[in-house]
Amino acid sequence: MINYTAVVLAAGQGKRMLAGKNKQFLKIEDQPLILHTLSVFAKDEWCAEIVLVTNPKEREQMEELLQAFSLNKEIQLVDGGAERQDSVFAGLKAIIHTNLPVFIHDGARPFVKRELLHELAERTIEKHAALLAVPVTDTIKQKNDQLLSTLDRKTLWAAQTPQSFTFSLIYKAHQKAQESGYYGTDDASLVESLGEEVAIVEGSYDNIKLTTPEDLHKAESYIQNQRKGKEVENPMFRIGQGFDVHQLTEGRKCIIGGVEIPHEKGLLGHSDADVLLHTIADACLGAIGEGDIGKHFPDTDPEYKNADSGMLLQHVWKFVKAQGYELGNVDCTVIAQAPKMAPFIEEIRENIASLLDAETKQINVKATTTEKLGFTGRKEGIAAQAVVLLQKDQQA
Ligand SMILES: Nc1ccn([C@@H]2O[C@H](COP(=O)(O)OP(=O)(O)OP(=O)(O)O)[C@@H](O)[C@H]2O)c(=O)n1
Ligand SMILES: C[C@](O)(CO)[C@H](O)COP(=O)(O)O
Repeated sequence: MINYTAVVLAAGQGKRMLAGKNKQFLKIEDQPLILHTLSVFAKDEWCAEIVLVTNPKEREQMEELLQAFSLNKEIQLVDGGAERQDSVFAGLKAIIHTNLPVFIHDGARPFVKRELLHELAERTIEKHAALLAVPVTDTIKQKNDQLLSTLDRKTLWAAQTPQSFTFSLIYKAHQKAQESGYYGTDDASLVESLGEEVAIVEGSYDNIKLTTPEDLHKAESYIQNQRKGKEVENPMFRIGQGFDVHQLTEGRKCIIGGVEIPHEKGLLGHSDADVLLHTIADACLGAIGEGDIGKHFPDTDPEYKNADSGMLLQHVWKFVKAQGYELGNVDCTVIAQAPKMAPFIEEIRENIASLLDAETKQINVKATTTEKLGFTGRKEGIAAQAVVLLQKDQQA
């Protein structure tokens, strides 16, 4: 992990956005633009310090915003200047951790990806100065008076932010620029003018700077698509089903749902052969797309010989919880001609609830015979089936 400081710029006027106010306060989907940008850094554990440069006239408004949408990192507010470059210099002067690389980032670029931030940090350690940039895709014309010329696109890159530097280098570059009265349109250009090399980290075309009203539509559809992608990867609800059969044989215990049931025969299997808990474990694994218990606890592994299936289910449940889910409900059916299940149903429900850190009302257990038909009807074996509904853990 490489720690860095982020200087986030929000002190502009956003004139080209034509919104009649600083674009940083415009709401994009659920929150103002500047919060989308700040939360990228607040969520990145590599980011050790955030300096937010604001327009002094909007400082109070910004403070209120930060309070209303509390981010999980402290943010130091600093008054910006008339030009972007003045704002950057003000931000640099406020940095506490001057030993860390400094990322200078436009508050108006909310979609920078964490992987790229990390690549940039690594390049800064190697090269002292680096920026995100993308190859230019249009043909670029240069117009001098009436004369038009075409630049060689192969050599052209569109600069983005963050631009990242060792503190001493970027501080020196800004100090020199201020002394000479030079204004560049980005920070890398100030370092270039010192004759220093700046490395390019190829960025993403998604890392747009919201500049004109059209960019707002692009931003909204980007966020909507991102949300849809997340829902597919990590949906709110997941459902799984399980089915299992074990043979009834003499000389074995009959354990169903973790309860030992008095019966002349018991269930045969590598583990304790608890047909119902196996079914529920399979349904849980099915819900999170993780195969079945055979995959996780092979019946060839001596570790699971006569294993307590309650323990196996708890293992599976830990795995489910680690993926950020909690139990919606379980509905299951034991299919057995004998033993008679009714006297044990409540105890089984409670046991399953305790194995799944759930309440008894979330568990339903039914039993049926098959009217003497088939292998269950002939009492050769017992089957069980279950459905499990998982829901995203709101605390995770
Ligand atoms: N004096 C300034 C000017 C700009 N910025 C910030 O620098 C970033 C990039 O600038 P730009 O997109 O040009 O923003 P504005 O200057 O606000 O826009 P405009 O030029 O349309 O007025 C923005 O996050 C902006 O808030 C700043 O902190 N201080
Ligand atoms: C720094 C920058 O975002 C790199 O593309 C860009 O130069 C800022 O320019 P602006 O005129 O302040 O938008």
